[in-house]
Amino acid sequence: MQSRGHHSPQAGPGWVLGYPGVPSPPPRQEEAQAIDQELFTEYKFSVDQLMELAGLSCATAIAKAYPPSSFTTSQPAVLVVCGPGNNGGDGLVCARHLKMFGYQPTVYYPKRPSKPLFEGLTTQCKKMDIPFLPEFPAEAEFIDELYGLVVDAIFGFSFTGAVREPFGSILSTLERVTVPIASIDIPSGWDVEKGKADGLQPDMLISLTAPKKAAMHFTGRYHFLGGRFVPPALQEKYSLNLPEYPGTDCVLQLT
Ligand SMILES: NC(=O)C1=CN([C@@H]2O[C@H](COP(=O)(O)OP(=O)(O)OC[C@H]3O[C@@H](n4cnc5c(N)ncnc54)[C@H](O)[C@@H]3O)[C@@H](O)[C@H]2O)[C@H](O)CC1
Ligand SMILES: [K+]
Repeated sequence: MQSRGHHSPQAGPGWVLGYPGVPSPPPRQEEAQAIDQELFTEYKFSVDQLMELAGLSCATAIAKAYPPSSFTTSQPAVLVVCGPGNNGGDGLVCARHLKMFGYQPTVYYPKRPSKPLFEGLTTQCKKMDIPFLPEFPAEAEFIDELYGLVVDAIFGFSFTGAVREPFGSILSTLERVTVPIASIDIPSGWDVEKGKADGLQPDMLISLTAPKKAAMHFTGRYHFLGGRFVPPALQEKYSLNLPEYPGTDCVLQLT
């Protein structure tokens, strides 16, 4: 396994000194989108396939960092907040697997695309008795009382510009909750490359495929890598220099 914090100029990007676990230089926003597109167009994966693996990675990483026994709430209750794109789809898959793992997820999904993929994932969750909240709790304290963890599946690598409603209000509430937040791929509201110093500061980040540039600004306790589905030729083309996953695991803890 490649050692953390080691920079090897000959062996491609290597690792960023002082920020263990993040390949250097991590993919920029356009690169992350290009890798994603190439997986679909050249490598013939379907979105459903990759989303299933991404969401499973997220639930697995969460189960490693926050086992049900670590919850102080009466049940391992998790609020999963889903956005309008594929990051939101990852959240729905994650919620379904969390339920399988013994958690009590509740989903908030205010903007639902009318596409079979998202409709199917929503039905699957409902058939698993996962409740969908009709409204977002206005008070952060209410979230703190009811849930032991929040999963942020609002925006991923296609987020740009100023946050539009209803997500602006949702994010400002989430910035005030005190229970841990686990962000899928990128903390929502962050610039994909520069981060956001006064934005959401999650306790956990699950980077998918490869950590994005903004991951260098992550200061929470747990950084996991998931989405173990990038074929070696694609890893080489984009010099991803990904670390080795342990054994058959679908996630790797970076920090
Ligand atoms: N290859 C992989 O690693 C995989 C990653 N997956 C996940 O997909 C997201 C990226 O998904 P995408 O659909 O491209 O975009 P987003 O989910 O990030 O969001 C797009 C969505 O958000 C809206 N939007 C954009 N900016 C704003 C804004 N400022 N205010 C409000 N709304 C905004 C936009 O209109 C779209 O509706 C990646 O991060 C991973 O999480 C896949 O699961 C497959 C494999
Ligand atoms: K996110």
